[in-house]
Amino acid sequence: MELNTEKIGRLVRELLVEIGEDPAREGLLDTPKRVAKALEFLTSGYRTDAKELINGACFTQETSSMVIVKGIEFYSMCEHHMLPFFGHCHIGYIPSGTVFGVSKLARLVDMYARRLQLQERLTEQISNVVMESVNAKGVGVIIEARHLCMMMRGVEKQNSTMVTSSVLGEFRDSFATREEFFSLIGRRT
Ligand SMILES: Nc1nc2c(ncn2[C@@H]2O[C@H](COP(=O)(O)OP(=O)(O)OP(=O)(O)O)[C@@H](O)[C@H]2O)c(=O)[nH]1
Ligand SMILES: [Zn+2]
Repeated sequence: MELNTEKIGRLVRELLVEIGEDPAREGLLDTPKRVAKALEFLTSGYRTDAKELINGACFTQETSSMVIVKGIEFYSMCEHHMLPFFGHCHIGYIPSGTVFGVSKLARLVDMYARRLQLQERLTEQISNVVMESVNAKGVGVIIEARHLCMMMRGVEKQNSTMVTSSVLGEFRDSFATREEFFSLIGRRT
């Protein structure tokens, strides 16, 4: 379903009036349209399908070595305040005959980040889609992020980072596998 950017623009104009602004002043004339366009991009994950996104870029490869892509930066918005949270996502998985085209892991992160999110849910959605898409033996996902709703308002803490992890399959069952993952992404358990 396409976004109705015209309607969103009208709502943004109303919002501007309610916060005491004059939507007719020069600097704000195109703002409703710009905000609608920005929101279309920032929520594009609702309109993206994981299968189409992966686009068949999974390759047969008999390996059972761990694959890690670390430091995938992302921007998302918290569902409580619609303010950004942003940081890095680290993904590790153990293939069972199929590997991802490496860029597709980053695309999956963006797909789920570009929605209204909880960091915990984002972490689990990524681990689940990686596990299911290539029938992996195990998956580990760690997200480290800073939430603007905790920084520019509310509790106003500037230096705290939220860390979430989701481990599935061998990453859950084997301490050694988890250790390998944590040490390869540069984290201590
Ligand atoms: N667990 C979790 N909490 C989040 C996330 N993003 C924002 N929050 C929190 O959601 C909570 C919403 O709490 P409320 O008390 O309903 O809202 P609030 O009055 O604006 O809370 P304050 O931020 O403490 O001012 C806050 O504690 C936020 O810090 C997230 O990704 N995960
Ligand atoms: Zn928030």
